[in-house]
Amino acid sequence: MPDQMPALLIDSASRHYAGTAAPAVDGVTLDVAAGEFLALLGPSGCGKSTLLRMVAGFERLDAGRIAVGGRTLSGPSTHVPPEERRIGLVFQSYALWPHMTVDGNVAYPLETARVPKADRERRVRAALETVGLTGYEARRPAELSGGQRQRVALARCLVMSPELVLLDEPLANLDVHLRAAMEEEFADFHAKTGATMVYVTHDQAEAMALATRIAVLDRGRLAQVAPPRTLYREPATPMVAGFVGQGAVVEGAVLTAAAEGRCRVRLFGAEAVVRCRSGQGEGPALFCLRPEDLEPDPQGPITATVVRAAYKGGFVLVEAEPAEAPGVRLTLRVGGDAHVAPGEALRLAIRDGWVVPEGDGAAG
Ligand SMILES: Nc1ncnc2c1ncn2[C@@H]1O[C@H](COP(=O)(O)OP(=O)(O)OP(=O)(O)O)[C@@H](O)[C@H]1O
Repeated sequence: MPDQMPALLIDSASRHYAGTAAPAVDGVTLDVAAGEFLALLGPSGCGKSTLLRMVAGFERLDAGRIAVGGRTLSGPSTHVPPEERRIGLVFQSYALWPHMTVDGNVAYPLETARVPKADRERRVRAALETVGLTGYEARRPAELSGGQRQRVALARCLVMSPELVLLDEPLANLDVHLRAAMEEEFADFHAKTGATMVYVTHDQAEAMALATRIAVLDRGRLAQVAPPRTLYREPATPMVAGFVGQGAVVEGAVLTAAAEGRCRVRLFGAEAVVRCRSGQGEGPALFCLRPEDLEPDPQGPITATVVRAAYKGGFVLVEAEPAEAPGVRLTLRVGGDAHVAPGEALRLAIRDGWVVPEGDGAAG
């Protein structure tokens, strides 16, 4: 991160709900640069919403500190109320006023802030233009589609020129096609406004498509924060390897230690060369094998049995069980013209892979 002040700083933040066995958020440290689009990703219950609510000010911290633009908003002796945080919020339920027009909904926060009428009208116009809703000013929420309602919610957030925009699963209530269209709109919205955004989702494809960096939470702790490509290619923990992207996390052994980011390994009785961190030692290890790391090869050293084969248009996605490791499921793609059926034998070669580092450090 450059030495410029982060737009959002979360420092060792924790929150343990009374009567629960473990903290919902456990010592999370994270900074978000100005203009960055950070996705908070993780399975249900990992603490994403709690962390977002802590940043918004709806939830107090048990320990740690949160600062926006260098100003501490939550800390041991500080708690700035949500309405004084200059943070924009967009939730999956749009929370629009049903009796008000689009215009009225977008103008509402400006009225509450006593912004003069002329300024108000100008800002509402600009916000509606940004989200592509010019011409819809007089409609009520009931007369809009789900995607249009979500855009009104975006405009209402944008109109206040927030320093930071928090989005909590904003596409969760929309159907698949609308989600894809709205994904583009969010990317567009981000590019046009340059706002710093933190976007909560449990959908890794959405996080990959939108974010400049993704922070993965695992049971309240930060497992890894990294750009999408790094997260996919170099997962820092077995949980991240399994949660992000397709593929398998399998046991094997490192035979020769790292040289230039690669090491020789043994997997399913065969030797291969895979990527690893510098300093990777020899011995038993876990490996992340993505579909593109495996190749069907008649001369390949690994024998496997096809367990499932699904035609995906252009390729067949195959799940295969290595003879050396019953119960393990490898995923690979074979050409769309190939005939593959469950029960068939397959020979494989390992072209690449990643040694999943030991420990649960939150390295990037
Ligand atoms: N008000 C509360 N009181 C007690 N426990 C809570 C409360 N809110 C959340 N929790 C618990 O804290 C943990 C984290 O919840 P949180 O809603 O932050 O997760 P999440 O990652 O956003 O999940 P989801 O994707 O399902 O929304 C869960 O175990 C949840 O049951």
